[in-house]
Amino acid sequence: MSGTQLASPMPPVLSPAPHPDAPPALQVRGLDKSFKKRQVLNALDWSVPSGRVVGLLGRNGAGKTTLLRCLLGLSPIDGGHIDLFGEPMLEPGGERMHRIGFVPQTFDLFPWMKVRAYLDFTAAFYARWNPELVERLLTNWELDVKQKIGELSQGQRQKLAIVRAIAPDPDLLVLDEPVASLDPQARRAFMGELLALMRAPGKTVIFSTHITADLERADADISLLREGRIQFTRPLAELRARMKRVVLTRTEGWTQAPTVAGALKSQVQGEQAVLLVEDPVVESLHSLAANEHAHLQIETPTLEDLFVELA
Ligand SMILES: Nc1ncnc2c1ncn2[C@@H]1O[C@H](COP(=O)(O)OP(=O)(O)OP(=O)(O)O)[C@@H](O)[C@H]1O
Repeated sequence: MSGTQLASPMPPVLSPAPHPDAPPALQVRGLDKSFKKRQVLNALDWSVPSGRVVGLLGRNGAGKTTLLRCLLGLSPIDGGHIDLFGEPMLEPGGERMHRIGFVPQTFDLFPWMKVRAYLDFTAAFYARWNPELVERLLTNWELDVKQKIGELSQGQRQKLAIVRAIAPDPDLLVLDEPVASLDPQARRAFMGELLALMRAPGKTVIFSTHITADLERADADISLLREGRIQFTRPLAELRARMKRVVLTRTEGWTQAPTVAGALKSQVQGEQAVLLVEDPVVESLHSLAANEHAHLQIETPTLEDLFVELA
């Protein structure tokens, strides 16, 4: 593990401030969801203010896809309340769904259709549709409109799914692992473009991922899904500023990690006690190190390190 921060490959774009009276884009209270006896979401609460970009982070199987599908009415819920734009989400369809774009994890619909025909067909269902944007993205992302969807690679399909989701100019864009099939270079260019498009007043983006570099690029708020609940939602910069990795090293080693205020996790690795500490009090750590005859290092963990520790 390294204490160096990952350099941000592109300058973060600041979110425009939401209108003070705007309801949250999403408000979830007490959401329960089980598959047979397996409870995936457990009294989950989550609020996403309008105008934010939020990365939903969680391990494989944590329930990210399930949560996103429940939010959009694509999977029935067992209990709880979901409000979208300040009104209850009851079922998919209707006026409000015109304001929501969704990019599923896999896109395998209409394999026989050509890209152009598919987009024309889809446009007919929407009140708003931005043909100039569609043309620009098709060119930039090198999608051949004459190709059949079934003949596209996974990455190309994902791009098409995103074009289709953004073209109606949605106020809320929900993406389930949007760039999982793209190579790192394409991911970087793509996230930059996507976020530039959606960084507009009142536009909200929620995307699930376990690729932490994508969250760094997006300078997103991070929501961590674990044990069926959203454990926290915090701006990435705040997480970075507050969470420190504290390493205490001494030759005789440790039987157990010392007690440190704000420690969220601790472990002993040979001569080292390694702790993840929220808002560490630096003077107290120096005193502790002196008393224990230990060498003290305080590091800023990378987001990936944080994810490994917390998720
Ligand atoms: N249709 C289903 N029937 C039964 N179990 C399901 C179904 N869909 C999901 N699950 C279970 O719910 C849990 C959460 O799955 P989900 O796909 O939501 O996780 P995830 O966080 O999106 O995972 P990943 O990062 O691997 O995509 C898993 O244990 C999965 O097996």
